[in-house]
Amino acid sequence: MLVVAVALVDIDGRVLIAQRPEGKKMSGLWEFPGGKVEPGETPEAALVRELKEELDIDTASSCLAPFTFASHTYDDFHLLMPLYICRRWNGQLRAVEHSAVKWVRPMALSAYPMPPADLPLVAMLRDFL
Ligand SMILES: Nc1nc2c([nH]c(=O)n2[C@H]2C[C@H](O)[C@@H](COP(=O)(O)OP(=O)(O)OP(=O)(O)O)O2)c(=O)[nH]1
Ligand SMILES: [Mg+2]
Repeated sequence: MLVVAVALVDIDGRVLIAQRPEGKKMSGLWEFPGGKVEPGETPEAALVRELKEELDIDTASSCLAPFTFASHTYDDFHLLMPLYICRRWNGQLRAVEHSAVKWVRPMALSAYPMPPADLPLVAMLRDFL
């Protein structure tokens, strides 16, 4: 499964994480916004679409910088997840599909339970940001 995700980074260097809602797999865990790439879609277009659907913000492919990726085997599927960094978007961000969103300093990210695939990503953000 190909899923794209993004670390939104604000002026103060904090990263946005979003809490998966009840009824979804891994509900309650904190994740990077994003979702499945649809057939015929580029990863960047998928992320621009997901950011509108999930957070009601507008961004552009040119504002998405490839950072790293996760490759993780879950019980029922293998997840390949490119992670982008984005520092530029428009609109008032709000949680449309998540139960909460939070801006967190990179050093504090490890206090939030995240899916196992995300743990190496958090370590890289901590080092890079
Ligand atoms: N968005 C996102 N998904 C992640 C992360 N870590 C991780 O293991 N995943 C997994 C959880 C899901 O199995 C899959 C993404 O699924 P999703 O439910 O968010 O997909 P979606 O946004 O397209 O939502 P849906 O329309 O299928 O409900 O990737 C992460 O940091 N961000
Ligand atoms: Mg999603």
